[in-house]
Amino acid sequence: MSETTAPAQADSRGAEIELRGVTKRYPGQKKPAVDNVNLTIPDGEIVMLVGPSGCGKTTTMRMINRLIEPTDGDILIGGEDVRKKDPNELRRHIGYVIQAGGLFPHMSVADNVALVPRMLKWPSQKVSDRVDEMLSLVGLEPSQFGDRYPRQLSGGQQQRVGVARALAADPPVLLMDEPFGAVDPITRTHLQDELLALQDELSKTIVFVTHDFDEAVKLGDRIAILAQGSEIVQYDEPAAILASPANDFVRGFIGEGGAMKLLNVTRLADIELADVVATRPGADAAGVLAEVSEKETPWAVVLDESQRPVRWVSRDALADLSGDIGDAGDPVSATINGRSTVREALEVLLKSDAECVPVTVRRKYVGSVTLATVQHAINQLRERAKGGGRA
Ligand SMILES: Nc1ncnc2c1ncn2[C@@H]1O[C@H](COP(=O)(O)OP(=O)(O)OP(=O)(O)O)[C@@H](O)[C@H]1O
Repeated sequence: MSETTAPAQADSRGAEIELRGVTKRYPGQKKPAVDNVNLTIPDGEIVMLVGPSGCGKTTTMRMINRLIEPTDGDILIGGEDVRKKDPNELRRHIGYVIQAGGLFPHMSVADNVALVPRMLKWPSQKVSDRVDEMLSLVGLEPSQFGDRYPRQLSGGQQQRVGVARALAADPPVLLMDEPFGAVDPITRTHLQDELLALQDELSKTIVFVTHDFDEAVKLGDRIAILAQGSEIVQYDEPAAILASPANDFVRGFIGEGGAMKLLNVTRLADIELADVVATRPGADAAGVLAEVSEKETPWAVVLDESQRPVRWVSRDALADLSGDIGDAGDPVSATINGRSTVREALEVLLKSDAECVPVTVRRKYVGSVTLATVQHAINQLRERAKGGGRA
């Protein structure tokens, strides 16, 4: 079942969640399902819990909203001990989304979304405005979908309603237990993109359980890789885990293609770009040739007066010139934005058969990327991760 819960005041952002020595022993079980877990989930971040079946992910998550009571340890949300709160009241402040949305089948879509605001006794106009707002937020036209029943929706639509319901009372914390596990891969990708877009706006603290490491890499600000008993084998940013897996267990989760996945989560703005001479049409060719000779690449990039890259001029072309560069050289055929990932840059390099692609931020040149830049970036990310820094 999916349930939503509401915060004390409207428009809340996130809240830090802290698990201290949290243990859960189920009656009749020899080993604890969750054994002495210590984990801090920073305010406003998405933390992914990944681990094999039965390792205790769901139990860990459900102790946060007290659907399961811990045997031992403390759980704090925004510094407050969850056990000091009435469980129903607590759950109104914590959105909860499960696989397939967990909607109430006998209630319309609008009534499902309105559930917690009504429990909180919001005035009816405010409730109906909020329902419309939430449905629109998750891409469902309220007039078209509000009166339908869950069985009249596709799996992806039901999942969207589940998210709308969880967010309706604006809780600072959202718990998501394999929410996108039951939809096809294309819908899943859409839902993931929507969640990221929503999170850009809302900055909730989100705990998200998944079996899928690629989903964890895509969505997570951090990933906790769990073994039996919810033992935290590694807890770090996706790039750091990809660059430097703690052990073979983590390597097993990453699976094939770790280096490509690393390129997927690393932005050009975060790596060292190639040291290419940048110049202007009015520059003296002999002077630029001298500079180019000292650098690692045999060209200069020519920028216009707005700092946009317009042409490449090679060392050989420079050697043939006297006076200004003028309009010598070849036009820049492709540029790439600094927000793009290194993987996207690699695609551009391979597709455009350019040896070097200028990188721009707000259309201004900031550096260039070559195959050597990509290789160097991977090495650096690995070194940084091994050194304990953030990759
Ligand atoms: N109510 C219960 N009574 C006894 N044992 C339980 C109960 N619920 C869960 N367990 C056991 O606790 C362990 C952790 O279960 P949990 O559902 O938290 O794992 P999980 O990592 O979420 O698994 P999955 O990925 O398969 O959903 C498992 O061994 C499970 O069998």
